[in-house]
Amino acid sequence: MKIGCPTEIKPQEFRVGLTPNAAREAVAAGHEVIVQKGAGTGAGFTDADYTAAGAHLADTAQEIFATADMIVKVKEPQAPERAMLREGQVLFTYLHLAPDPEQTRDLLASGATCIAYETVTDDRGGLPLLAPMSEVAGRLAPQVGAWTLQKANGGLGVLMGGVPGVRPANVAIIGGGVVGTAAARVAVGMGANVTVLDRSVPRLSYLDDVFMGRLTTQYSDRGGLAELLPRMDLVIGAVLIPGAEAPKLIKRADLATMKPGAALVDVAIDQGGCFETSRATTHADPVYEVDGIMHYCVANMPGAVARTSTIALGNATMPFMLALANKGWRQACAEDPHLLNGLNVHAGKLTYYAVGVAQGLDVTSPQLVIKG
Ligand SMILES: NC(=O)C1=CN([C@@H]2O[C@H](COP(=O)(O)OP(=O)(O)OC[C@H]3O[C@@H](n4cnc5c(N)ncnc54)[C@H](O)[C@@H]3O)[C@@H](O)[C@H]2O)C=CC1
Ligand SMILES: CC(=O)C(=O)O
Ligand SMILES: [Mg+2]
Repeated sequence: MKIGCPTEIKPQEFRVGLTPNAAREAVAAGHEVIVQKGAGTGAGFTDADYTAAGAHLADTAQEIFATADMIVKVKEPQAPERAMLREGQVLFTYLHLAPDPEQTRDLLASGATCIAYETVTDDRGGLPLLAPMSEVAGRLAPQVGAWTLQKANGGLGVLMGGVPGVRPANVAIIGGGVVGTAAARVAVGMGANVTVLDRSVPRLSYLDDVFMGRLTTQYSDRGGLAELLPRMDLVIGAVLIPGAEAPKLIKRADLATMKPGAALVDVAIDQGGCFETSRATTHADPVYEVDGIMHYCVANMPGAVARTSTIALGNATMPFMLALANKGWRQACAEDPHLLNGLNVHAGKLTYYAVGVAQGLDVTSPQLVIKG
């Protein structure tokens, strides 16, 4: 199979879909790998690293989309990329379709087979291709939150850890999964006073055990959150209902109850955001204000640390990428129900239930489409 890896074109996105090591494995398995010149530069990989791994270089994304059987990327395809996707081609990348009807329409129209990293599952109930980027975004969230709290950035002017004699910042993390746990670790490490809210009591028990009194856990409901908000300096949104649009847990009216200059970091923005006033921002212009509350809503946070993120993502995607290449998507998905859970679109059919619910579209069972 010919595997193509174009340069990411989303603004400020420096990750790349294939590492040289992943390219080397694919070549060793008998595949041809074609990488756009310069695709790895932002993550610290040179064209020579790819050619040394046995990959070929292409001058343009057009050449890659026109000839590759499978496209391996990082971010959801942007409009010019969607226009180049072809019937019969496999796209393996993040999609986040639920809040994105335009992308959904274009992928359906392309006729391609689109497998989303973020809905591939594992047998422990996890999301193995989302988890490495959630680790990164979670660790970044208190860091960007602390930056947003600085006066020059519109914030309250509160230091996360306080100083002797001055109280630390109050930080609430809504959602105690991979992002939330990583965020809690860093926020606790910075000396903040941390509360984690989740709807899963087993998850709260786990966090209570692991953090041994260094944070507070709280069940996530409207009343409890409303009580908490007036005291919070920083709130990190980290909820997920896999594949679905994020529930709006902080409404616009709630902002008036918060301290002016408090910060919201909505990590769940790629699934539409869990605050009503969230809208996606970029690394170039990450923060905006609504009703006195600063919002940080960057949908590709891991792109800020592109080298760490590219290697972590490549480690996780490599076995699935190789299975797709070695067996073809149909057999690979038929043999692995977890990979089949990644199938969102095939040949004009939507195959992911939560996306259909979010957009009011008909869904075809993925088990049916792999039968052909
Ligand atoms: N902005 C960015 O750059 C990035 C965003 N993400 C996003 O971060 C979000 C979280 O991802 P993960 O931590 O990996 O998911 P996860 O599945 O590990 O954790 C989500 C947690 O949310 C909890 N939850 C669900 N509904 C809730 C509610 N109403 N209140 C409180 N908690 C609730 C679940 O019980 C679960 O523990 C996802 O939307 C993911 O796509 C991930 C990586 C990068
Ligand atoms: C998960 C995701 O959307 C990202 O890493 O950008
Ligand atoms: Mg994202």
